[in-house]
Amino acid sequence: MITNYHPFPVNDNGHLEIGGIDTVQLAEKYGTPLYVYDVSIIRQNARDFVNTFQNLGVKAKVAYASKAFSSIAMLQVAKQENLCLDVVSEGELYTALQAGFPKERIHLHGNNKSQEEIAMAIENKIGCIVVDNFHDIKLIDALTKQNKEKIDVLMRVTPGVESHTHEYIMTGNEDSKFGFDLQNGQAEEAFKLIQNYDSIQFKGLHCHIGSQIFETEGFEIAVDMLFRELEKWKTIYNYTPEVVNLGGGFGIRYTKEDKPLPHHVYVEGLVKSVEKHTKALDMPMPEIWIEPGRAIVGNAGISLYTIGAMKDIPGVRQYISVDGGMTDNIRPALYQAKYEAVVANKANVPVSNKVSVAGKCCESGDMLIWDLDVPEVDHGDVLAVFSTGAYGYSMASHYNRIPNAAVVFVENGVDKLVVKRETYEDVVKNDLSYE
Ligand SMILES: Cc1ncc(COP(=O)(O)O)c(C=O)c1O
Ligand SMILES: N[C@@H](CCCC[NH3+])C(=O)O
Repeated sequence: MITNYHPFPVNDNGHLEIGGIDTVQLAEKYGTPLYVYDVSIIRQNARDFVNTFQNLGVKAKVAYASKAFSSIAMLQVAKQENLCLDVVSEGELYTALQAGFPKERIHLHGNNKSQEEIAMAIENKIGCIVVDNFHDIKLIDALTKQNKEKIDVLMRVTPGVESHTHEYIMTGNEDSKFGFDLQNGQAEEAFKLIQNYDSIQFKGLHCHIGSQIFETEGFEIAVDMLFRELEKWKTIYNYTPEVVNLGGGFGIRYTKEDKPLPHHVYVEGLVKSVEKHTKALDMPMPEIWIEPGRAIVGNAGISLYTIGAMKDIPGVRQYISVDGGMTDNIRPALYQAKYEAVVANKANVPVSNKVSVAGKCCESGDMLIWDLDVPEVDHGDVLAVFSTGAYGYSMASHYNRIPNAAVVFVENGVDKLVVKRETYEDVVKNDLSYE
């Protein structure tokens, strides 16, 4: 076992295993770089959230934020686990439809939804649209005027909470591109506007304060802010929400510095805060919806690379380069994100060296890990980076015309290719000649 948090055993050959399969064999069979997910961990994460609500007897929806990792196979697993689905674009919605995801369990987000996106959502009768701005409301009204059936809508608001996370992944603060502002009266204005539209069924409020959050305090403050507004709406408009959606953002462990709470603790914190307010205001308990992305897939995924060139700068550092990098994991370059890793074919060999792991892109910032402890490494060794299941594949790019890596699912000793590795033909497939 590597650690409690990276629950991947080492087999008799000294190789790291995932889901009962030797990672070195996976690297040989499918090539590298390779994303590998242990599906049983995805299922366990989903069940932790769903079961906690059930055990507390609270009506809830757990929507998987598919931006973290969207593919047909992944959305089929989400469907099997009875999750709902958060999509933020036509592409994510299209993937969900291709996966046969139940349409009524899909929720559409986005701070700049196009007319086509909203039309696609309405035509497919998805479960709900989360309106983010006045433009959304106008588009929905224009597209649903003739409809007999109402479309369920939540309103995303920015509660003015600054979560303790990287600036780029903080979203619930006042100066944010997302949602209606609670403080300056925008949310109330939107609420009044929506009441005029017969085709819109207003279900309640949504907020998302940020991502990779390790405490419940930020969520509790957000709930306080929502209910401060809801108290006003109850008094003035006699309104009580059917749904309160508190978004995602539940943190995971990338390195030993990260101390996430168990999933049930986040859920219990949210439920307690909402209960406190509904009791005080004598309101019925609304359904609580959440949207975890990273906490469903993050720790279930690892990335396998082959080690190639090495550069030793005596007294400075030793670089080892791998056959992927910022094209399959932009997070270190974008957020200075940190990861842990092991040499998968030498998983039991004591560490003796410090190296820094470089990607292969023509960019000095293309570094995956600084100062990693490893045993003696050779060209051809396989490096396994942990906790790469969220925002890796989904944020991949073709920089330097590098094809996207493949994705393999493993579960109970069986491996299955679920996203094919791109070919060079794929890379040039939309290029047209100018000759
Ligand atoms: C509206 C919304 N919901 C859910 C998520 C998922 O966040 P996470 O992957 O941190 O759970 C995000 C991304 O931060 C988001 O913007
Ligand atoms: N993509 C980001 C987080 C943003 C999530 C979406 N609002 C990450 O890798 O951490």
